Amino acid sequence: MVASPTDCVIVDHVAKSFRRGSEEVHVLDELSLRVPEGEFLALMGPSGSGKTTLLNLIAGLDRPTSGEVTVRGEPISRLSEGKLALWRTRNIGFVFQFYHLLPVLSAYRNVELPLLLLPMTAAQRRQQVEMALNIVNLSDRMHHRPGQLSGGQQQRVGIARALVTDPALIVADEPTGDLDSKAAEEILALLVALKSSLNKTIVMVTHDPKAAARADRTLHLEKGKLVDEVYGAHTFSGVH
Ligand SMILES: Nc1ncnc2c1ncn2[C@@H]1O[C@H](COP(=O)(O)OP(=O)(O)OP(=O)(O)O)[C@@H](O)[C@H]1O
Repeated sequence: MVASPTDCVIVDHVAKSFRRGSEEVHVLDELSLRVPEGEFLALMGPSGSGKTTLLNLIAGLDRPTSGEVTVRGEPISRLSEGKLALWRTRNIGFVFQFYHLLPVLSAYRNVELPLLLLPMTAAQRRQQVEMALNIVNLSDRMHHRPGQLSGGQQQRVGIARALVTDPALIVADEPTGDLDSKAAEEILALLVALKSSLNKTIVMVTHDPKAAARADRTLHLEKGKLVDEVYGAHTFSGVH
């Protein structure tokens, strides 16, 4: 696949299988897609179709069995474990369904965590954390612990933590899956704002068609393959 300067992510003929006992489970099958810089992409599909597996490959949490994942020009599948871990910290923001916040730490300390892996002074960290909490509109709750916050607020802390290293790419696995519809709508509006105002590229796995409708584009996975994609009311086949 020929890279374009506007591609943030290129997934090129990626296959992924897992060994389960003596059985080989083929989860992704020769899958290719591109995500341009600044796109908000939704991935949908039935349970077990391979959405989280694909997201993990794009985020460098796992490696393909064959094929290549390139993010902002870096083919990540060949990086050593140590280099890949540092690459993830600098380049990817992670948002999870159940927030994954540490309950004993304040919102401020939770957001600061990814920065502790980078060579930064305390003053630089403070500036970044305050900026991220400001973006998600939680500056007034920075000293609260997760248990003192609503689900929607906890997810906003999760998004601040994803933003704090200023990554180009944010991956979100069911970010609204644990929220009521009002809180979900606020989180989706925030993701749209990150894309529009900060030009973040976002790849979001979701089961919720309302959440997918807020993305620029939705791709559907079935049994490890992409099927027709939907742009608004129009459906196109074959081009991902
Ligand atoms: N580490 C692993 N070892 C073995 N099998 C795995 C592993 N990770 C995923 N799988 C299998 O790969 C398939 C796809 O899983 P994946 O989590 O990507 O699906 P999904 O589309 O995200 O599903 P859901 O919507 O239920 O979260 C499943 O059959 C799962 O059991």
